[in-house]
Amino acid sequence: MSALSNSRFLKMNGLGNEITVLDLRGSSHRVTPVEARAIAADPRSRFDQLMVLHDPVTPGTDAYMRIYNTDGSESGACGNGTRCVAWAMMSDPAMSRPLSEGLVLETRAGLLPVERVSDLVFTVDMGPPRLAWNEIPLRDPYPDTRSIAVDSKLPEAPELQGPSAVSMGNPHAIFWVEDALAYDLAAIGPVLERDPVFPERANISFAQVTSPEHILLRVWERGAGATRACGSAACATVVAAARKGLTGRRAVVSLPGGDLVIEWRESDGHVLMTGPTELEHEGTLSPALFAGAA
Ligand SMILES: N[C@@H](CCC[C@H](N)C(=O)O)C(=O)O
Repeated sequence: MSALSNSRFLKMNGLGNEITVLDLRGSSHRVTPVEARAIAADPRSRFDQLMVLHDPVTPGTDAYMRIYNTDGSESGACGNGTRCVAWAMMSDPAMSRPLSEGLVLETRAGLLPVERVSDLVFTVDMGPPRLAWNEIPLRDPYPDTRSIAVDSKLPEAPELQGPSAVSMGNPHAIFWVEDALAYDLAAIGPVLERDPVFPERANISFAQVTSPEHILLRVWERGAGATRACGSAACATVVAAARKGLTGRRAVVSLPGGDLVIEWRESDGHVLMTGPTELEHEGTLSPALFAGAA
């Protein structure tokens, strides 16, 4: 029987980005890709990202998080999921501890301080963007990642060239477009996600700058497909837009699921993301899910 059988989970969302939260603090079990895919396959626990809490690693932090995509791959960052975890750790009766209005989470990409703005709204300090080609990472040594070249040839959308590349702890490519709604993400996304220029694949954004303070964004997520929102993509897009002089350092990013406020803070270069969370339901993982999963 899997160590995860009968584990309690929370099904949440951040702007419609489907998030399942699993609390494994106190356990040494590490979720396998097969187990992650099994949890994603059940409609009750379905997710774009599975956020798994482990005991803290760095002194002064509140929990270590592992982040899984629908396909079982792991990521270093998930902005919407981080807000959901913060809500769970502050407000869920079974998971919370006496907490002030802030906490610090850790992923393999670094520390994420979170502050509560109101009952359901949180600000996450997503840390500084990584802009060097080998930090993103890219295949080729670009001196300037504001515009890179992809290998993919897209006869249906030849204008999709010269994206910006940014890492927010996970790799993002941002294509600057006139109409973000015009693209068939399911057709184009998988090709660009696996373009050979991205050795670890990439999250693919289609960004329409509507004013110096506003961007319309649609995202094809690495390992998860088209989602209703992607927090780290919104952060990466505002950083890239500001670097190109398309927006200022603060902008509202409108995604299919709603709006995020993003600020690339001048004082320390960290990116702050503010947005809502929602609890949908809780449940327990059925042992039947893991029959045959290792
Ligand atoms: N939805 C997330 C980002 C999820 C991670 C991504 N698919 C990856 O593999 O890097 C967000 O809100 O940031």
